[in-house]
Amino acid sequence: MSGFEINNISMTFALPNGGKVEALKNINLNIKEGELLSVLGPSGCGKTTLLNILAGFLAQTEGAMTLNGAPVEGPSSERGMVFQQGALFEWMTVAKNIGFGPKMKGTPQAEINAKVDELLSIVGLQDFGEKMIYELSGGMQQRVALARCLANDPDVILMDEPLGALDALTREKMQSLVLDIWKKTGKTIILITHSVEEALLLGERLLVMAPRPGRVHKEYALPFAELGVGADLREIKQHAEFAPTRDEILNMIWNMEDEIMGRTEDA
Ligand SMILES: Nc1ncnc2c1ncn2[C@@H]1O[C@H](COP(=O)(O)OP(=O)(O)OP(=O)(O)O)[C@@H](O)[C@H]1O
Repeated sequence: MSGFEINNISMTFALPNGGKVEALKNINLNIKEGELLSVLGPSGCGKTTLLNILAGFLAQTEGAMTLNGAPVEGPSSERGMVFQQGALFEWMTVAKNIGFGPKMKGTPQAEINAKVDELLSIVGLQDFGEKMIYELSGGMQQRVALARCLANDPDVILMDEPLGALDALTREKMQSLVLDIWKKTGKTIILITHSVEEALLLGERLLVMAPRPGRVHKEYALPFAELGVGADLREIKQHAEFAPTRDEILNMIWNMEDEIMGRTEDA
């Protein structure tokens, strides 16, 4: 089948003191092609570990996983990653950053130029191709990171808290951009965030994970991402289901944090 098939994946880290951490235990997930999936959960529940396994940066200790029917055995350009901080090449122009992947693959320069122009326009940076990275704001740098990822034409875009370092207004604009890119490109997008509102807006499906061991605690199918494409996201937050779902998830995570910290109701 197309998309990710994740069968019984576990990841146990051995600690120097002889102990073990079950970062993930028995994860079973199918992520279909073109799906927009957000992942939330308290610190330490295994979100980044899961993303790193999907990216092929880490090998699970148990279980198996395929993407479009083929086993995932290491990193590949079919899976692109966008980090919280763009991890861009500071010494190159915006255009060179975006064109880096295709250049490494030996794509002819004229083709690279056309691709870069198209991507600059998709991420709203038409006039910035010749700027250096350090001349850009944080929000613009994340746009470049997205464009650079798209330049490799991955099947799947993995995002680890990509908007976490941005101010509220820029973050809102970037959320709209992620929805636009999802609709325009039909890519599978998997996004980790610490923001419940962001997970609601940027997930057709939302997974809430729980720690000790890291696992999927609850799954939601949500209408907001589809409604949010081309719309004002502040209006989407007024949807009758938005606030109750947000509060339910906040309580869920709050209770997990309490459990982790060993707090009780009357503490
Ligand atoms: N290389 C490692 N060696 C040992 N333990 C690790 C390693 N990487 C992660 N862990 C542990 O695995 C668990 C899950 O970590 P992970 O970073 O995946 O969680 P997370 O949900 O992404 O957390 P956060 O929201 O704080 O980024 C944690 O207890 C963490 O300490």
